[in-house]
Amino acid sequence: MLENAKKITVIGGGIWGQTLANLARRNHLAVRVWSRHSGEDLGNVIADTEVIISAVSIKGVAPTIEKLQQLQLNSCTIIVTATKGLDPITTRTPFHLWNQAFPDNSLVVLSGPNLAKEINQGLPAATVVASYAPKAAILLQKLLSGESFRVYLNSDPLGTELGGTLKNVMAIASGVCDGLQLGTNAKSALLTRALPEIVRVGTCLGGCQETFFGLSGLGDLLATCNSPLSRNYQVGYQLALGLSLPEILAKLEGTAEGINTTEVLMRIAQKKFLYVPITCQVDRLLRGEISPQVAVDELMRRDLKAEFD
Ligand SMILES: NC(=O)C1=CN([C@@H]2O[C@H](COP(=O)(O)OP(=O)(O)OC[C@H]3O[C@@H](n4cnc5c(N)ncnc54)[C@H](OP(=O)(O)O)[C@@H]3O)[C@@H](O)[C@H]2O)C=CC1
Ligand SMILES: O=C(CO)COP(=O)(O)O
Repeated sequence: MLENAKKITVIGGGIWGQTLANLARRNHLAVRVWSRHSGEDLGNVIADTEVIISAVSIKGVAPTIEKLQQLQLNSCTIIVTATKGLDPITTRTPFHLWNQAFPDNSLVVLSGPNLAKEINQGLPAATVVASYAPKAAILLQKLLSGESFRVYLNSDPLGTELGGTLKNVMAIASGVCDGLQLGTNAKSALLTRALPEIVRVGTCLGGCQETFFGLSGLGDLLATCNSPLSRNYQVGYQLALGLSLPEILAKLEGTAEGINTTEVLMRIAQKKFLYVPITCQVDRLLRGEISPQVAVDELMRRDLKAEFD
């Protein structure tokens, strides 16, 4: 049996946690999913676990880490983080939070163009596992790869994680673009200008430039900005149709991480003097300060500039 039937615990019973658990089960691995609502003792669940996959949303990362710290995790346990968000208190990424809490454990980031609903239908998809611990990444690659899920290795966990996180802001902008029916030229311009904005922020926060042109960067940007299955895209699309943010969130299935990410990213950009024009308009829109059309007008009216500078 694959890799001596490693025992895996997925923390987080949301759609992404369930999807990752299903991928591992397809490979005949012993998988348990732990959720706050499952009524099981987390200590018992992880007792003989060799791999923990955290698939909670960003607001669940700090509480999950706190719970695990009380359980004296074995330092041989590999921790995988699949969250796409920025911590609202520290502004740090989940990789940083996990690394700070468990410096002796191998840590792997999993991120890519991975709309859970498509993966659950068995449609082909690819993702990235990135780590400073190559053996842990290779193990994860073997554990999760299958006929319809292709897993690539990468040695830049921060860049891999930031690509998946920052594109959520752009997915909101992209939903606005489609909701306002601005056309294919506008959408192409938006996505193409979104990438250097992501690279500017992502490299400043420690990611390698090359990573943002890969699956977890450009790949996830294209997937999320073009699919009505994306919750972040849906937020932008429905704002463009005239719904208010509370009305949208009341009906949205699951988490749209881009809302919190936009707010945190604006704080980072102001502190580090980063030019983030698209994020800035998304932020003002989410705060209810401007309408979707004004956000577009303001982006178009900026000072003219060179394409690459
Ligand atoms: N859906 C997708 O297609 C993909 C999602 N992701 C990312 O994975 C993460 C989870 O997404 P998804 O499953 O879709 O989200 P859901 O909204 O479906 O699930 C949210 C998850 O976060 C957990 N959670 C929320 N608040 C807390 C808290 N305070 N303490 C502990 N746990 C908490 C929930 O735990 P519980 O189960 O205990 O309620 C649940 O598992 C997000 O960061 C998302 O960006 C990444 C790739 C694809
Ligand atoms: O990250 C995702 C696809 O890769 C999921 O996107 P949403 O969180 O916007 O649904």
